[in-house]
Amino acid sequence: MIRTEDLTRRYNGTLALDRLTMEVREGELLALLGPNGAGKTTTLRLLLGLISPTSGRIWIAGEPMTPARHDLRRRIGYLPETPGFWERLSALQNLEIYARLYGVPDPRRRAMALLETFGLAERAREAVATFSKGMRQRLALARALLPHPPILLLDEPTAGLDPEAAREVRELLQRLKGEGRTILLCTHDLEEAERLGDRVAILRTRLLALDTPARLRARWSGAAVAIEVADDPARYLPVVQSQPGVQTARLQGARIEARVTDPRAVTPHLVRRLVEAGAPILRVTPVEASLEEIYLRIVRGEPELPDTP
Ligand SMILES: Nc1ncnc2c1ncn2[C@@H]1O[C@H](COP(=O)(O)OP(=O)(O)OP(=O)(O)O)[C@@H](O)[C@H]1O
Repeated sequence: MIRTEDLTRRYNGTLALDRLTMEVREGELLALLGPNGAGKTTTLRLLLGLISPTSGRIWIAGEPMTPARHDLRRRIGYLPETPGFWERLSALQNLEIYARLYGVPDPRRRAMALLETFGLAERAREAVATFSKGMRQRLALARALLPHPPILLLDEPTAGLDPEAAREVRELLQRLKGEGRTILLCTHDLEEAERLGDRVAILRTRLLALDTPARLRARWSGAAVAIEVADDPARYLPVVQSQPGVQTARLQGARIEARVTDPRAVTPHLVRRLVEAGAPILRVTPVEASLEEIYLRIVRGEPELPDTP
């Protein structure tokens, strides 16, 4: 649905985006992660045709995108990082004006329907200036949806919201995803990326990784098991370390954490060896690296594991 090839953008001397080649598939939610200044907003603005690439190409729904393609632009709903409104006008008036700009039929009805969907109907006639940040964000999402766009580009929709407001916005995103829209979601919230994203892209001027969270885990962290004993775990560390199939083992608080090549094959042997060594085992549990750990490894340029399945 969205495709880029060698997309590059410079601002004067600064390289903001370097040869980005990626695809967001139809109906997919792709979470775009990256440190500040990584080029995420630049990517969204290029996809929208708000700025031109220095080089490279973009296709939207199979058609080449350029700043002149207003017809393609209308198929994309955009939530900017800091959405602006006419502050003294009501939420309904704001949406109505945009609905008219977008040529949406029956603008008032469409605006009101969206305000209802987004839980803003009761405040529809109040000035946007009186809205909380969470309400503004919901209003901005409603605005992005006015022309029924099949594609959504969302720039940090939950940034700066309190946990409850952020959760409401996430639930809305989940709903939009359920409706089969294609969504590119920029976020700094790794849990949100993992919960909502079918795939995750990590950008730092260049695209460092793009895959499902599960595959990123397999590629950058491998499998690990944690062993808890009712004794000093340090006594059993050498046993774990000498077990074939254990790549590394270390003490993590009261547990031993071992990276293993294949947990199904290695864990039963490891447990037997520990029992033979007299270890009073309390628990053996699989350990999953958090997406945060994986993200940090990728952004710091650590290599993939050699034995990628
Ligand atoms: N209009 C501009 N003029 C000059 N440089 C710019 C402009 N817009 C962005 N840049 C630069 O391009 C690079 C990428 O910026 P961009 O805003 O795309 O990053 P980002 O990933 O969205 O960051 P953040 O997470 O902080 O929002 C940065 O070095 C930024 O300073």
